[in-house]
Amino acid sequence: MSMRSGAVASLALAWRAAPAAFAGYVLASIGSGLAPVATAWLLKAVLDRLAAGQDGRLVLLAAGLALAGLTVAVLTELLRYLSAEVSRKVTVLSRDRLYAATDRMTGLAKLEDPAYRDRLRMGEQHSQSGPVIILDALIGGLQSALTVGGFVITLITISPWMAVVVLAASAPGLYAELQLSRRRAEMMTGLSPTERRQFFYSELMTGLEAAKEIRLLGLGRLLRRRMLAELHKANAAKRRLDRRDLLVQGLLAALGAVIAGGGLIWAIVAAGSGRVTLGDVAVFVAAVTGVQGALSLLIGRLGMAHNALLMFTHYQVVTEETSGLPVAAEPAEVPALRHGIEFRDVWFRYSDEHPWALRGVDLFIPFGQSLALVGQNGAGKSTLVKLLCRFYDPTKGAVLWDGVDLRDFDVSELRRRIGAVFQDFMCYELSAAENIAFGEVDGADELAAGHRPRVEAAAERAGISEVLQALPRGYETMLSRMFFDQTDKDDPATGVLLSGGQWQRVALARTFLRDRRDLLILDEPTSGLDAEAEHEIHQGLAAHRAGRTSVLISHRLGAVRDADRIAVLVDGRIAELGTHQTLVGTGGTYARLFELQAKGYSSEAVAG
Ligand SMILES: Nc1ncnc2c1ncn2[C@@H]1O[C@H](COP(=O)(O)OP(=O)(O)OP(=O)(O)O)[C@@H](O)[C@H]1O
Repeated sequence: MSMRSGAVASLALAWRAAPAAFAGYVLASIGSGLAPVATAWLLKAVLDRLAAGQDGRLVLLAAGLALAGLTVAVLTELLRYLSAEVSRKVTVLSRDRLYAATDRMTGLAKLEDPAYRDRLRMGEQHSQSGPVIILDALIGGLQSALTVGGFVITLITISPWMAVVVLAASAPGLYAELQLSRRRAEMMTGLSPTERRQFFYSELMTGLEAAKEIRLLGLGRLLRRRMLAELHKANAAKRRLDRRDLLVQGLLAALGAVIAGGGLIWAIVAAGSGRVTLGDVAVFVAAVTGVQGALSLLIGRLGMAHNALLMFTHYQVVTEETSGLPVAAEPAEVPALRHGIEFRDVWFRYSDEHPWALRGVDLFIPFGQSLALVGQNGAGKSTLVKLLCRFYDPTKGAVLWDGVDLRDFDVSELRRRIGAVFQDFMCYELSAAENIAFGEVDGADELAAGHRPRVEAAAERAGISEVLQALPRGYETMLSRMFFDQTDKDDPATGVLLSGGQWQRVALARTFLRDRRDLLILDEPTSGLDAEAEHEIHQGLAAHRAGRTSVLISHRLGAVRDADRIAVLVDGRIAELGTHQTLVGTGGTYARLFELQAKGYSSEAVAG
């Protein structure tokens, strides 16, 4: 994207966000750009009349001067307000676009790509202030250009070569600033991974998630050292550039001052010998100061804008990014599942650099049946389930829903037909009711806000209802330790933390709210539960699954024995497939693992 199209896009964004304030801002800028020139001309007219001893229209001119002063004062305030107003509205629109774009990102591969993550972070930073910086620079640029233009014309009437010299002296500054700001933007892009690591270490040190390990392992000092090393690296790069900036800008400022001083001497000498009038000297002084002031403002703003425009490219790329998954030109309607889901020679790897996670999986999950997936860590179980939800597309082969390739559907329609508990389920720092009601997005607000027999029924089924009811504010209790404002801080009822297993039950309850879905996916839904609770939940799940299509992943083979069929994954391939009875009978991997676990339990029983 070129600079020009970035500038146009920024202006279009501002116009879209706040047309009235934007128009007012442009008009006020034009007024305040011309006001200094008008003041200088009025001053010249007053001084020349005074020097010539004419007093005709003096009062009128003086009133004009006073009015110009008043206009400048009012416009300055108005500009400040309008700029802030445009800025607020632009921020809303640009952030809305950015988060709408991340929401559109239906696949996960792009979101996991570090280069994209950096771009997203820069786009996010930019969306907070970037568009406004660009806008201020462009409109401020217009204002400065009017001031400079007005004064240049003024200078030409007095002495054309003076106008040329003043302008020529400003050109290197403009060029140098543009060069520097390009370097600045390149540096920021280059520093992005450094800043990402800094952020990572800071989050680790202040967050709750790693608090236990950091303390037990004594990692605090190590992490602090690493964070500071990243910070020093970033600072060194910034310092190098700032020094360069200081040198270049310092020299240019000195050059400007020399030119202004020379001009002043010339004007005073010329006035002394009667070649120019007193009014001319006044205009000349105002012009030199005005041009230099406006140009240095323009240069500074252009520098910032150039930088912001380069960052804007990241914002634009992120907001224009497609879904990350190919979209069907005419998506087929997703039918209620009637026949079954088929993996047809599915090969998958997370990227070209990664090894194959699935290697030619052929598998049919018949409608109404439960399939259990078992296998060692890293065998590909979760990957298979992620392909079912179409978080990724197969690298080779296809996943078919009643014979239709998943890629032919609209992905959100497909997902509407699926309920799932993932291995890394979410704990939302919201109320208990909201945590469950999020399972049904269409009615989440109503479900959370009172009409909640369904929320409670889901909690009941997940065996967490009693715990939630007993919380200080029942289902309204925040499941968090974060406080939303100072007044809540001392209220012990504000937030509570649940245990790992309790959180897992809340996640299950959320999925139960989606229980009318065609396909239920349970990726280790009970790994955090105690043995008794696990047994109870699995019985409930088995009843719940009955007659429904489901995929269950579990390392506890006792939990999967009732599944209609069990598939054993080894290194991304289906190594065994059958009922518990047949697999135990064949004496393969499943039989061996089952025996191992059964032995464990029986020896525990003996020991107990
Ligand atoms: N997002 C990812 N990016 C790159 N590689 C991944 C990603 N997720 C998983 N993998 C790799 O894919 C392979 C299969 O992982 P998967 O999570 O499917 O295994 P699993 O059978 O569910 O294991 P576990 O029992 O540990 O949950 C592993 O080698 C893993 O390292």
